[in-house]
Amino acid sequence: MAAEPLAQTSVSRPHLSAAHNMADSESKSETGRGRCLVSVCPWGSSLGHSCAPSPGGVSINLLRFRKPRCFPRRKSVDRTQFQLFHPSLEDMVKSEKLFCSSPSHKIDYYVSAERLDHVPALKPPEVCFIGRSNVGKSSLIKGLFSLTPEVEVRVSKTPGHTKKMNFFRVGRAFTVVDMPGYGHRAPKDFVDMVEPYLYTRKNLVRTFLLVDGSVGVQKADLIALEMCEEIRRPYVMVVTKIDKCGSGTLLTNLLDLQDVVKTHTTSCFPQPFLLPPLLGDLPAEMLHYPRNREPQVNGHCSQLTRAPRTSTMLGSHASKQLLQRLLFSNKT
Ligand SMILES: Nc1nc2c(ncn2[C@@H]2O[C@H](COP(=O)(O)OP(=O)(O)OP(=O)(O)O)[C@@H](O)[C@H]2O)c(=O)[nH]1
Ligand SMILES: [Mg+2]
Repeated sequence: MAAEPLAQTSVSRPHLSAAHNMADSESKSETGRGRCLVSVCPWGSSLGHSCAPSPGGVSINLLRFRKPRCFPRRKSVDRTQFQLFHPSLEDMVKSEKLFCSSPSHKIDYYVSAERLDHVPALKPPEVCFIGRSNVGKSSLIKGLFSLTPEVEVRVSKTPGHTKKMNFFRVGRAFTVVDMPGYGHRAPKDFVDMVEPYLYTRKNLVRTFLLVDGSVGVQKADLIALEMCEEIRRPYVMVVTKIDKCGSGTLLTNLLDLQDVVKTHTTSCFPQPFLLPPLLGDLPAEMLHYPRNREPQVNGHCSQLTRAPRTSTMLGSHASKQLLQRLLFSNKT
């Protein structure tokens, strides 16, 4: 699927019609499902959508989010409470322990569901991962569960691989939900599956919205972002595949993203998270931690002390510094 960089932070009709062309033939054939661009536009003015019917009102998976009228509105998120996320090594080791399975803290795959009413109510808080198909949602979750390889999370280079909402229990601490992607080869019932979950799931405490850093924020991402705003629960942007492009492209895409977050969001955590992480994001003590003093998690060496794979990801030191400044600019 061709990727189009975000030229402006606002979405105008030409953008939407360009996005229209990005849909694959499979999704274009689903005109009968009736969720067209027109039904997307009315639920957001904050991104400057100019609402007009698309030619022919063709329904496409890419833009098949719509405003559910019956879902309750929530209060805006108070972002003054948000602080820069810069955990200490101790905090990270503590959180890593959460992802180590033990008899008293079982991590397992729980259930897959095509509809919300197929999902039993679960008490623990839930976090879910949404984003375009192939952006890396399942890979991120697989990474989270890397200390419990018995928990199978399926990843594929073919877009549209995850077809259902997959629930993974992390003891009684929380539940992780891997969502199908929107856009290219999204499942037919994506809207009926994902939207009711996002709007009505009571114990959903955080949504992670993944964006492909090598292509930047796409129209479909803006629509998803606008939906997150509409839902008014805290959400976090995660930028994936930053290893797939040059530092110049990455900087441009991150600046665009930063701009969108600053100017068009009220519920989004101001700091985007990069994947794979940059060397510069890691605290110095992690990089020079003496091998014989590696923190132990259930008797194993902590992953946190392994040499970062991405040390040369951004060619020059200057780019790294610029990125750091850019990402932490909300500090000053
Ligand atoms: N280079 C690179 N590849 C990645 C990264 N994250 C994921 N991938 C690859 O991207 C492809 C898609 O990953 P998935 O995790 O299956 O993507 P998804 O978002 O779950 O996709 P759907 O289930 O189709 O919605 C796989 O081939 C991954 O190996 C990344 O950060 N960098
Ligand atoms: Mg997936």
